[in-house]
Parts: sequence; C-alpha cells; structure tokens
Amino acid sequence: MSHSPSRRAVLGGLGLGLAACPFSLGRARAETAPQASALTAAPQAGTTSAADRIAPFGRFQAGIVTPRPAWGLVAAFDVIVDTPADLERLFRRLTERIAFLTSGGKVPELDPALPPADSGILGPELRPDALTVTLALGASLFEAHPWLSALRPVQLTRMTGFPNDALNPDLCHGDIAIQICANTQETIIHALRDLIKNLPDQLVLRWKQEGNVPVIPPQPAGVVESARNFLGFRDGSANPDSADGALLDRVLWVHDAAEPTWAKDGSYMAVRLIRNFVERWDRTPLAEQERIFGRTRITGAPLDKRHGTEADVPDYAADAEGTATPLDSHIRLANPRDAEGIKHLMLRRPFNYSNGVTKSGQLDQGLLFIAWQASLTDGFIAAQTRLNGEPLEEYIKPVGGGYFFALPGFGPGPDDYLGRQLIDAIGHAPQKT
Ligand SMILES: C=CC1=C(C)c2cc3[nH]c(cc4nc(cc5[nH]c(cc1n2)c(C)c5CCC(=O)O)C(CCC(=O)O)=C4C)c(C)c3C=C
Ligand SMILES: [Fe+2]
Repeated sequence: MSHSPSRRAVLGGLGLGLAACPFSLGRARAETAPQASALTAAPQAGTTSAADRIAPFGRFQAGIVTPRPAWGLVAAFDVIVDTPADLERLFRRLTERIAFLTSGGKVPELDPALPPADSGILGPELRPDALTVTLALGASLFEAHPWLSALRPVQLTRMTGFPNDALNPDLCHGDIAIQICANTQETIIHALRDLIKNLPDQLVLRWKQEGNVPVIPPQPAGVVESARNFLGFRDGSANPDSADGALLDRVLWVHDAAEPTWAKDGSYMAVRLIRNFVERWDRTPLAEQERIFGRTRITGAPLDKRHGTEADVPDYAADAEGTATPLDSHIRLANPRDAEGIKHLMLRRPFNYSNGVTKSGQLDQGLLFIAWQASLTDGFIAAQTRLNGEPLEEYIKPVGGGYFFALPGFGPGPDDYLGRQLIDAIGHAPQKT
C-alpha cells in the first residue's frame, strides 16, 4: 500500500479533459475514498458509475493516462483504403462513432424492416460508463501505401519475435489497433460491435483480446494498491509516478525531432498476448515465485524490504550480489535502476485474460500486456531484451501482439478528427513509388 494524491488531483495535474457534460466522472467518488495513482492502481469497487464520462478530446488520446479501467480489449484490424481520401473517411467515421459512444445518448429507433441501429446489449439509452477508445496505427499501413511511407513514425516496425516467443501469426500485427476500455465488459463489447457494424467496408477484424483488471474493495483515503495478475502478484507497483506530470510527459509522448511532425503527442504502444502456465506456477514453491519476480506475493514489497510496501524502492547498490533480490529476477532485469534507468521507463497498463481451455486441457489464461512510451526502442524493446532468458520464461509464453503508434489527440472543434495531423501531412510529404 502506498499513499498518493487523489484521482482528481492526478487528473487535474495532468491537464486531462474531464467532460463538461451532464455526467460526472465518478458520481460516488467524492463520498468514498479518493482513488489515488489512478493511472495504474486497481479500480475500486463503489467508485465508478455508468454515468462516468471521459471526454475523448484533448492534446493526447484518452485511454492512456485516464484512470485505470476495470475492462479493456485490443482489437487489431486490417483496413481497406486505397487513397488518402479513403483514410480520411475512415478516421472521420471512427471519430464520429467514438464521439457518440463516449458521450452516450439515445440509440436511434429505425424502421423495423431494417437492422437495428446497434446491438441492443446496453438497452435503448447508452451511458458512457467511462468508455475510452484509443486508435493506433501499425507499420503495415505505412508500408502498404506510397503516399504514407515517408510519414511512418521512425521506430514503428512490425514486431519481431524474441527468443521465448511462439508467435501465432493469426494473433499478430494489424494496420490499426483499437484499445477499448470501460467500467464494464458489456460496454467494451458494445463499442467493438458498433465499430464493426458501422465500418464494414473499411475494417477487417484480424484478432482481438479482452481482459480485466480485478476490482478491489474501497480503500481508506489515500491508500493505493496495484491489481493482481493471474500469477497472484501485484502488477503495476513500479510504474512511473502518475503524480509527476513532467515525468509522464517525457516517458509517454513523442516529441523527438527525428519523428515526423504530425506524430507529436502520439505514443508508441507495445501489445503482447502472454500466456501464463498457471498450473505449473501453482505447483511452484512460494519462495521460488517471489525470487522469480523479486517481490513478495502478499504485499508486493521488494525482497530487500520484505516487511515494507509495494511502494518501497529496492536498493540494488546495497545488494550487488543479488542476495536479497536475485540478479535475474523479473524486476531487476526489467529495470536495473542504474544511471540510465529513467531513459527506459514505460507506462504498463495490462489486463488479465481468461480464454477457456487449450487443446491439451490447460487453462488458457494470461496477460494482455500493454505498454505506452515515447520511444519503443528505449522502452519496451530495451526491457524485453534484458528480460530474455529470465526464470519467469518457464511459466510464460508470448503468443501474439504487435507494435502500434497511437495518434495524437483531437478536437473538440467540429472540424477536427482523429488522424487529422497525419492526413494534413500527406499533402506535403514526398511520395515513394
Ligand atoms: C518488456 C516488458 C515487460 C514484459 C513483457 C513484462 C511481462 C510480465 N510482467 C509480469 C509481472 C510483473 N512485472 C512487474 C514489474 C515490471 N515488469 C516490467 C516489464 C515487463 N513485464 C517492468 C519494467 C517492471 C517494473 C520493474 C521495476 O521498475 O522495478 C511486476 C512487479 C510489480 C510492478 O512493478 O509492476 C510483476 C508482478 C508478468 C506476469 C508478465 C508476463 C506475463
Ligand atoms: Fe513485468
């Protein structure tokens, strides 16, 4: 447990646009404990409502530094676009749907001889339910069109396998990835089905994975706990301090002069579908589990401060031999906390997934790992490269995912739309044949 500024203070500090609309963000939140470190902490029961509205507008897209939602999915699509005008049409239509779905409102009633306007799973009146929809582009989109290739974000490549990966091509890559998050599963599924229904001529679904973040009981004011993953450990403890807006700015948003101008305020998204061998894990001694992660299971405290809290910072300089925290433990490899440490930070916002049973009769559970960063090379790729060969590999198997680039934010003006910066840049870009 740790103490941090309130959810509202965090959002205010980051300059996030909470919607000026009939719906407040967290109707009951003022009456219960304020949710601290809202970007990464577990969602708390009783602090959310279907009336929660997160405005989709702003300098950055919603869904990256908005409060950690209980439900989320990533759907990757290939897109049918031949010309810049097609791409603009796709972006404008997506923007229109996102603006409607995140506001809520009455579902139009149509002639019963026609298909209904939506799936109906949320009833006749949509409530925003803290829905966010975040759009990111894959390298294949830029590779497919000469009018786009010069505008590819410089670090955006097709994800290649790491040594422990067993990537299933059916679960990898995509021209675009859409992350959909909300308080409830019905809302994310409704939004996904709405997008598929309204853009059948331009979106071809490639793969999707949904998951959730366990909701924890309401905490006393100022107390923060990270959610547990399916290996039973708290996940998110050492994310960058969400109260430090300047740090998050640096870690998350593209501002490098080497990047195309249109990409400013976008963010690289690394998605990994990582299966957990939970049966094997559940037969592993607790002490071994804790050595593998470098933290205690109950509190998440680092092993050199095992009676502390998950907010305590391990002191590797005082433990050079790895007596307390093994040198090959997950947290020590992922972030050795050396002089270069700050350069390699990323924001991890994963979801637990549970898909049923594999052909060999094992539970198909794992982590929908999502990390956001201004530099894919310094963030995810550097960390994963250090993690190659870690003892945790005996219990996990990455099977899918991809690298994507989240567009900068948009609106709220009536003429703005998601991706406008890219479309505007196309007219000025040199074309490759
Ligand atoms: C390449 C990046 C990472 C992958 C992939 C990854 C997978 C993964 N992680 C866990 C569980 C935990 N991870 C924790 C910390 C942690 N993980 C990464 C990076 C990747 N993890 C980083 C950078 C860190 C922070 C290290 C630090 O700064 O100390 C933890 C500890 C709690 C926490 O800080 O979040 C857990 C637990 C799983 C199960 C998993 C794949 C299935
Ligand atoms: Fe991790």
